[in-house]
Amino acid sequence: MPTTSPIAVVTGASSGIGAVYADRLAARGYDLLLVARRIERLRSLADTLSEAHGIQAGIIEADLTEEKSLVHIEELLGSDERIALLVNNAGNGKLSSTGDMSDADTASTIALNVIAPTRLTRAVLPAFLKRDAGAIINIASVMAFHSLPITTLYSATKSYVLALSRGLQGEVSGTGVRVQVVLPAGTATEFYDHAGIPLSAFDPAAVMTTENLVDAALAGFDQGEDVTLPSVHNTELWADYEQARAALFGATQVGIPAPRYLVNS
Ligand SMILES: NC(=O)C1=CN([C@@H]2O[C@H](COP(=O)(O)OP(=O)(O)OC[C@H]3O[C@@H](n4cnc5c(N)ncnc54)[C@H](OP(=O)(O)O)[C@@H]3O)[C@@H](O)[C@H]2O)C=CC1
Ligand SMILES: CC(=O)[C@H](N)C(=O)O
Repeated sequence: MPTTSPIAVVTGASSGIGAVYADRLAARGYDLLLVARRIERLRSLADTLSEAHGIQAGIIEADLTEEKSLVHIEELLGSDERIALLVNNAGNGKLSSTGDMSDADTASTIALNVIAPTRLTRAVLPAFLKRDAGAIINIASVMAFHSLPITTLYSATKSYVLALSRGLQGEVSGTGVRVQVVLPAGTATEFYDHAGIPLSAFDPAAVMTTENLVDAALAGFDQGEDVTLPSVHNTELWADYEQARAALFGATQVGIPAPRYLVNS
């Protein structure tokens, strides 16, 4: 039976963080559009959530690194007026140096972590702005502000997601549209099955459950946060970081080289 409930589109809903977002959003009364490649997993989740929460859940089999899939979802995002929330969650990352990473993995990580959320955001944003309502949740990572020799490319893609989100927050300021960026630290998901380093290699004390991660991220969303760091207890750390970043940027706006670089004058 057709409903008038708002729809949440969740990419990467077939496992991990995306699957828990799907569950929590269904519990909040959203109908769902679940996107990923593993269609059987999506079907099973959609059936479970429809039954448990009395919502409607559609599934889209899509490889978000492929043009055809992106175009299909872009068309939906731009045309279905019930779509009220986009969760750009699908992402991957091989943990290895850039030199050791294959060309295929390099291209896939950039396509999935950078191109896909950009394209889907650009597809949905005009409709949200027109309606003066809607929200985008972008799943970045704490690696957005930390690069290790084995996370170079992954960190670069997540820095992009953070910068994209921060810029978008400025663009939608004063409208009814929201953009939240979530920066998880290590979370117990299948991410590590594909990353080349197993989850068991990490300190269990530093790894969050997927449920805790998503519940905290949604609590941050409910509190109106633009940037949510679920594992950071001391909120002053982010405030200090932002203050230092803004001060550094301000200090660049002087138009003359710093004295230490005036070596020949
Ligand atoms: N786990 C962690 O420690 C952290 C994770 N994150 C981020 O969280 C997000 C979710 O990852 P997480 O839940 O941990 O990992 P999972 O591997 O459990 O989930 C990744 C999801 O992305 C989907 N996906 C992967 N490749 C594609 C593709 N080409 N096209 C469409 N969908 C795809 C997968 O579905 P399918 O294979 O069926 O296509 C799956 O649903 C990612 O952006 C990740 O970078 C951030 C910080 C920490
Ligand atoms: C690469 C990692 O360490 C992890 N997935 C994260 O994003 O923090």
